[in-house]
Amino acid sequence: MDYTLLNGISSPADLRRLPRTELQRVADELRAYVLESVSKTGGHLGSNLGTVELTVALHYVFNTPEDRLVWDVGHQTYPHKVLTGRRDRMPTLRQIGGISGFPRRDESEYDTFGTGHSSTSISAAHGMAMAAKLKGENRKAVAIIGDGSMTAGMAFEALNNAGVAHGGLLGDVLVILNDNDMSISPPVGALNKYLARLMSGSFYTAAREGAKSVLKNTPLYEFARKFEEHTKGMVVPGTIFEEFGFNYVGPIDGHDLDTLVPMLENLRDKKGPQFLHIVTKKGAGYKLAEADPVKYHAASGKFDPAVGFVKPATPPKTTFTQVFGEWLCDMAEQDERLVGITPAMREGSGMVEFHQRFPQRYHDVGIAEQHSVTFAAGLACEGIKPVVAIYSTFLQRAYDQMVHDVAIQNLPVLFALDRAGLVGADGATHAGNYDIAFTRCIPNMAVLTPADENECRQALYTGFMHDGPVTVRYPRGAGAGVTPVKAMTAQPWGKGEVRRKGQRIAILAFGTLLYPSLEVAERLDATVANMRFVKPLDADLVAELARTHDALVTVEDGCVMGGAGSAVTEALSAAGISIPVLQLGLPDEFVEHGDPAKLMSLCGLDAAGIEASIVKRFGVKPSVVRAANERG
Ligand SMILES: Cc1ncc(C[n+]2csc(CCOP(=O)(O)OP(=O)(O)O)c2C)c(N)n1
Ligand SMILES: CC(=O)[C@@H](O)[C@H](O)COP(=O)(O)O
Ligand SMILES: [Mg+2]
Repeated sequence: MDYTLLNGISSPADLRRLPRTELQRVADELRAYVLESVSKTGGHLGSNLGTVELTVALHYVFNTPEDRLVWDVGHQTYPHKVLTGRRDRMPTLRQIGGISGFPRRDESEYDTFGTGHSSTSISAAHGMAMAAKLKGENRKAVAIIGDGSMTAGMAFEALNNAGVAHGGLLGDVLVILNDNDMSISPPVGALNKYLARLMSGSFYTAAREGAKSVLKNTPLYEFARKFEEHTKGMVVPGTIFEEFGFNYVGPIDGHDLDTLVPMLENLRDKKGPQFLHIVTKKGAGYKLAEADPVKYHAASGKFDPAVGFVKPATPPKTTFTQVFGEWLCDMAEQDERLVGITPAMREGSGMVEFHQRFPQRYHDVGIAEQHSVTFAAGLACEGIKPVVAIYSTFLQRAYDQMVHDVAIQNLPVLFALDRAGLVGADGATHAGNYDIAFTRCIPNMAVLTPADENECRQALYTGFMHDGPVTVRYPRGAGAGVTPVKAMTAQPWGKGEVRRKGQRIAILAFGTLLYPSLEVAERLDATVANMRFVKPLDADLVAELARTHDALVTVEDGCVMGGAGSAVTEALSAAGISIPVLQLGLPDEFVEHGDPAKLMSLCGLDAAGIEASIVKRFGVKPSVVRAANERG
């Protein structure tokens, strides 16, 4: 493909200089470019291909960046990045030092709001629209949100707020619902059914009074006018979005620029809250992605567009996610009270098989993390044993529910926390750095940090058997490669184990960093404990290691502040023990996107980094440790 038109576009102003008749060619080139680019870097695919025409139309019609575009989740912003001067940086996408896979305010003035987590766009755009009113500025704020992201309570909280005037001020916010009838998995829930009903009665809605002025000059207008003549006297019901105070228009074809552009032009000139419902196809223009949007949601690496995603020649190592998925099925077979819950992450959380085998005990609740936790609490009240499979980063959404609905009532809910620690290419928005810190301070909550695949299986079992709330955290990808033992055995509650006996320095490892710690210990002749539990912490083991060593080193793949190392220093302080402690973990800064192993190395959390930190703090030779101790 030659990119004749694209080559001439280094900003939306260049796009706006083109005649409207050229826009389809721009869209075709852009789609081809995005596919080519993602095939070389990996990254989100289906959503980007599906929003090409929308992106072209938005930048063509609106005066960006003066008018604000807020992209929900932001996984569909590659076409936007290309049109806003970042085409030359697309080969660096999601790599260290490269551009992000999501919008970033520090990356471009066209990225008006940073995203990554879903369902924030309407709130943010409403804030921007209200700010424009308060500052007397005449500009539009546009939220572009998918049908999956629309399922979150937060999106409805925003509609509820944006649809009415505040002190006489009503923001000029346009919400564009990009309905491709897909989340990452097939969509779920009543809203999806409602949108499907709107679709089936699409011309019916288009004929509505409120929509007519917006449709003027569009091909739909004449149709709507005629339709109305035929339906005179009929009571036309409003959409739910109109009940929220929005002027609803749609559904229209989101790939048809001849409809999209005049529609947006009309909406641009209208005051107050507007709602445009467009229909698109996830993966549009790339047959393989259209046929299997779940698979083509994202590419994990390079691929040949002519062939599509292929299985690697050598089977990849078993991931923690797979270990969880297998455990869940095994446990469900043993205990019919088990119910598995996911907030819209069936594939990512390893629950496809569980869904197939136990459909009545599988709940995809949509992108609704808060609800997922309180729903689990309700189930637990009735003697069901819920397992909430959730990414560490997305659990942040449901903190109050963990505290108020689960922990205060001491309900037996098992949280299977995937993507704990750094996740790599998705970067800071998706990193699971904080869960140890924010879960361990909740009374009644137990926090388990398995070190490898087998430990993960046994920890999940241990947590499931416990009569109270438990989190079991494990990282993205594979671990040390320890094949899980099929038999499930409860781990001694709140107990760690010494894995290597050495001298002077004791490394207390939490989670998968046990393995690099063991490597380091060989070189420094240190003791290594696999702590297993952050809470209840094995305070006896901590005291014993402090008594028999000159210094302690804590190692974890979570943030140092408030993390497992802090739990150790609190235990030492409570016992009145004074000993030098080096706390290693993730720094007090957001770690950006990139190769996860390289990022861990940059954070000093690979074997070389752990060793270097110990040597730096306590001296090269173990004997120097005592001197450091004496110095305090
Ligand atoms: C709070 C939150 N939960 C879960 C996710 C993971 N996630 C990313 S995209 C996505 C599906 C979004 O569906 P939709 O908004 O319809 O966009 P589409 O992928 O169809 O383009 C999900 C569940 C997320 N980013 N944020
Ligand atoms: C955009 C988003 O939130 C998801 O698509 C996320 O990128 C999935 O991450 P995993 O690849 O770790 O499942
Ligand atoms: Mg969707």
